[in-house]
Amino acid sequence: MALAPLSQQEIDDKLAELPGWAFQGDKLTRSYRLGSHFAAAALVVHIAQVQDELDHHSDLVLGYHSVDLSVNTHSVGGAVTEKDFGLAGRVEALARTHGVKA
Ligand SMILES: C[C@H](O)[C@H](O)[C@H]1CNC2=NC(N)=NC(=O)C2=N1
Repeated sequence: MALAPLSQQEIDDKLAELPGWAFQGDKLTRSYRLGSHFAAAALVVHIAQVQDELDHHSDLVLGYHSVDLSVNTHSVGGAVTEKDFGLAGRVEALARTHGVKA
């Protein structure tokens, strides 16, 4: 099935299952706090690996002890799709393995 933009209701329903994630502007967003700058950088590298595997790539901003992520789907004009939520679920599971709490 072709990728389609999700409705606001669909986005809200999916966000209810993803604590910490938000819909801001036209993107799904999440901010992570880590125990050190190096730990944050390690999470960025691990996220990049998953994003290449999925062939879907968020913007990633590495800060001091922090990682800020935002994603939408370029191929449907920058709307949020199932692909963005698929990525969000994978990243969230990954963040747990880096010691991030829900
Ligand atoms: C050719 C390649 O599959 C596409 O350019 C992919 C790569 N990563 C992507 N990432 C995001 N966020 N949106 C896309 O539409 C997208 N498209």
